[in-house]
Amino acid sequence: MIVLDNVTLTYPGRTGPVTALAGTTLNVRKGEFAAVVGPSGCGKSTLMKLVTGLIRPTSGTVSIDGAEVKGPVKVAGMAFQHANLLPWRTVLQNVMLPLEIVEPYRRRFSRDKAAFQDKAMALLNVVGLGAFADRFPWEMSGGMQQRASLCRSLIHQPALLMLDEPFAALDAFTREELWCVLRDLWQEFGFTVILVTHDLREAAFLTDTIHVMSARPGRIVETRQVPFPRPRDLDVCYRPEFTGLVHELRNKIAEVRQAA
Ligand SMILES: Nc1ncnc2c1ncn2[C@@H]1O[C@H](COP(=O)(O)OP(=O)(O)OP(=O)(O)O)[C@@H](O)[C@H]1O
Repeated sequence: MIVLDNVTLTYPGRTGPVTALAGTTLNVRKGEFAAVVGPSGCGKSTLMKLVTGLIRPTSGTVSIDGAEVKGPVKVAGMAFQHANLLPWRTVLQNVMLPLEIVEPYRRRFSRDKAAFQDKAMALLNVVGLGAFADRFPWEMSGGMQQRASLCRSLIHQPALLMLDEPFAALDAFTREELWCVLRDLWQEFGFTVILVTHDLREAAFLTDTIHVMSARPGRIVETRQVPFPRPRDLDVCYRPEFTGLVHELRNKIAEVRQAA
C-alpha cells in the first residue's frame, strides 16, 4: 500500500519558492493499477519522485507498506517517456542492467549470470522481443525500445512500477500495442503500478483507479474507479461507457485548468 498523507512539496526555485504540491493525499492498494492525470505542470512528476524517494516532502509523509519513505526506494522499477537504453549495450544487456546494480542481484551477478540471462530472455519473449535480444537500441523502432525499457524496469521483480508518460512519444497504433503489452505484464506479475499520463484513454483502458490532480499547486481533486471488467481488450475503448468516462475526465481537467 502506497500512502501520501497531506503532502506539500515546495522547491527552492531559482527566482523564489515554487509549491508544486499542496496537501496531496493519495492511497494506492497493493497490486492496484492506478493513474494520475491532470493539467500540465500540476506536479505529477513531483509526485512520482516523492513516491520513489528521490525527493522528500516539505511536510506530510509518504509511506510504502507502512514504512515511511526517507530515501530512494529499492522496491520500484521506473520507465519514462524516452526509453533511455544505453546505445553501446545490446537489448539483452540493457535489460540485465538493474541486476548489475540492485542488491541482492548485484553480488550474485557473476555466479548467476546464466540464470539471469534466462530470466531476461523470458521477459523479452513476453513482450515479443525474444528474437531481438542481440540487437542494439539504435537498430530498433521507438516502440521496440520502449518494450525493452519495460523489461528493464521489471527484471528485478519490483513490487511497484512507476511509469511517467511511458508511451507519449509513440504513434497511436504502437501506443495501443504497448498498452496491451503492459496489461499482459501486469496481469502476469501482479505488481502495483502508478502511471502518470496525459492520455485519458490510456488511463481508462489500463487502470483500476484514476486520480485527477488540480492545477499547481497540485492535489487530488477527484478519484474515479474504472468499472470495465477484466481482462480488457481494445474493443472496450469503443464502448459508449468508455467514451463517457474519458469525456467526464476531460471536462474535469478543463474545469481545474480554468480554476487555476
Ligand atoms: N527543481 C525544481 N525547481 C523549481 N520548480 C520546479 C522544479 N521541478 C519542478 N518544478 C515546478 O513544479 C511544478 C510541477 O512540476 P512537475 O514536473 O511535477 O509537473 P508535471 O505535472 O509532471 O508537468 P507536465 O505535465 O508538464 O510534465 C511546475 O510548475 C514546475 O515548473
